[in-house]
Amino acid sequence: QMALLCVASLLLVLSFVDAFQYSDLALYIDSHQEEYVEALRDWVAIESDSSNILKRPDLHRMMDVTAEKLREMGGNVVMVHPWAGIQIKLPGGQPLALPKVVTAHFGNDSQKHTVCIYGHVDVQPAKLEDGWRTEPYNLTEIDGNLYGRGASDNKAPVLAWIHAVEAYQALNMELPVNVKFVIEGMEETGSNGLDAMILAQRDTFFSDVDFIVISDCGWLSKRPALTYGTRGNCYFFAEVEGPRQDLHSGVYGGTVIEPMIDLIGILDTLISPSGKILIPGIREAVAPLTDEEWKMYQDIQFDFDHYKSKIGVSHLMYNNKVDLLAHRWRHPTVSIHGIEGAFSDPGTKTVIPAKVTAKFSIRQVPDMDPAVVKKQVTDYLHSVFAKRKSPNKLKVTMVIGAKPWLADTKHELYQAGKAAVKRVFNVDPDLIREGGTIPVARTFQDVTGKSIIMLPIGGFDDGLHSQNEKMSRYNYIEGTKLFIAYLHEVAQIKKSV
Ligand SMILES: C[C@H](N)C(=O)N[C@@H](Cc1c[nH]cn1)C(=O)O
Repeated sequence: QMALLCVASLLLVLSFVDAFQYSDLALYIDSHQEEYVEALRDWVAIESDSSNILKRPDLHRMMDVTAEKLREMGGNVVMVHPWAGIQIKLPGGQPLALPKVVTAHFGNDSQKHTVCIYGHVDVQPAKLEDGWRTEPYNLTEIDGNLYGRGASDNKAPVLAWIHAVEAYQALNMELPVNVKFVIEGMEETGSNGLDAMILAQRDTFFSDVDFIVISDCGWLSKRPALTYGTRGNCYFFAEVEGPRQDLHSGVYGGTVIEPMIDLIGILDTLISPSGKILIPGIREAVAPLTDEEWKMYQDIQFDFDHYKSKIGVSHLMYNNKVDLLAHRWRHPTVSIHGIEGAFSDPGTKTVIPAKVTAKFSIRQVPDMDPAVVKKQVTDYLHSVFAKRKSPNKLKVTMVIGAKPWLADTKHELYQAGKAAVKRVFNVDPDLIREGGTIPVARTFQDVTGKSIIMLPIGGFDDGLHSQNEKMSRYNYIEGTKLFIAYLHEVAQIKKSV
């Protein structure tokens, strides 16, 4: 009885010490939040748009700033050259360098787990004239929301992880796990070169990594969430080339077979108005929805009307929660993004473009395989094009082939996630999937063999990739606390010998 009493008191003392440490850390975070907002302001100010070659110097600077920050904190930082693969050349002929990947290491205690945090600091393009209410690269706080390109995707989450480590350091508290960082600058264009870098470092940097944590996604509602799946993405260019040069539509219209009309014609055969993908073989590859999934989706909190009003539409493709979530997370979709060479300025230019290139992507889900999808799409478009008997030339290229990722929610990483969310927000998290793509997630899993969790801190209405992207101050600051709590919870996972 005495022994039992001793164990019970020890447990009580331990839980007190633990709670005490968390509240110290949380207090530290609260009292440093202005600094964190300033740090985010500095990062957002760097136009690290990876899709724009003219912004490449800014992207390199962003990587340097990230490395410098981790170095100042005492991290063992190495900037790694990703493998370039196909070398992109600038108009002058000089090669366009990929940004270096920042790797860093804090702690080297073999008794502790090693957690690798992955994030990215490149962003999607943004211009005020796209319809932003504030300058996209000037972080602006309105009603507790921090507006700026990259605020949520993915600069604040990366900074929040950095602040979490900094808080332990500032309070002279030992980090409960060893922490490694892999921060890249090409995520928004498909993580070029990163797969090869991970493969090359599998037996060095990644050899002692136990778990990988990614915070590059958002919640589904106001309730915090843990993410266990992402869709992949196959991104295509379809180029139709005809006359030697652009032509006057009055002079030549009606006599030439227009590349744009061919292109629109074949694009229209990709997907039906009700969202049915028409490319043979794609729908057949989709893993069927299980009863367990159906049940999980039923239990998720989701406000249909808010979803519609937030994006400004009156109707959606599906009118029940399960179908809607399933089509957002675990079914493929075709999106047409743009046509290069097409006239898109204001005004009424009357030209027939000589060469037009459509950009479209197909989000991937289990059990689709990008290599198979590449062939299916290429063969299909060529067969549809052949039926038009056009003299123009069609070229189809797949420029991104990112696989989907799916985790086992029964893994201890998810139990740790639930405990951390409970501690910080006092609720149970939703278990959700992400419709977007984190190209490297599947590579991490396949190459390192380690388990991954996605621990989002972004809000459901952050407007990623869109006008007026934002991160709420609440999510940024409470998210930093969540990461602190998560490191503690992961440390409790029994270390296998
Ligand atoms: C989910 C993540 N924050 C994200 O937005 N990823 C991009 C990555 C991508 C995919 N194809 C090209 N880039 C996305 O899902 O669009």
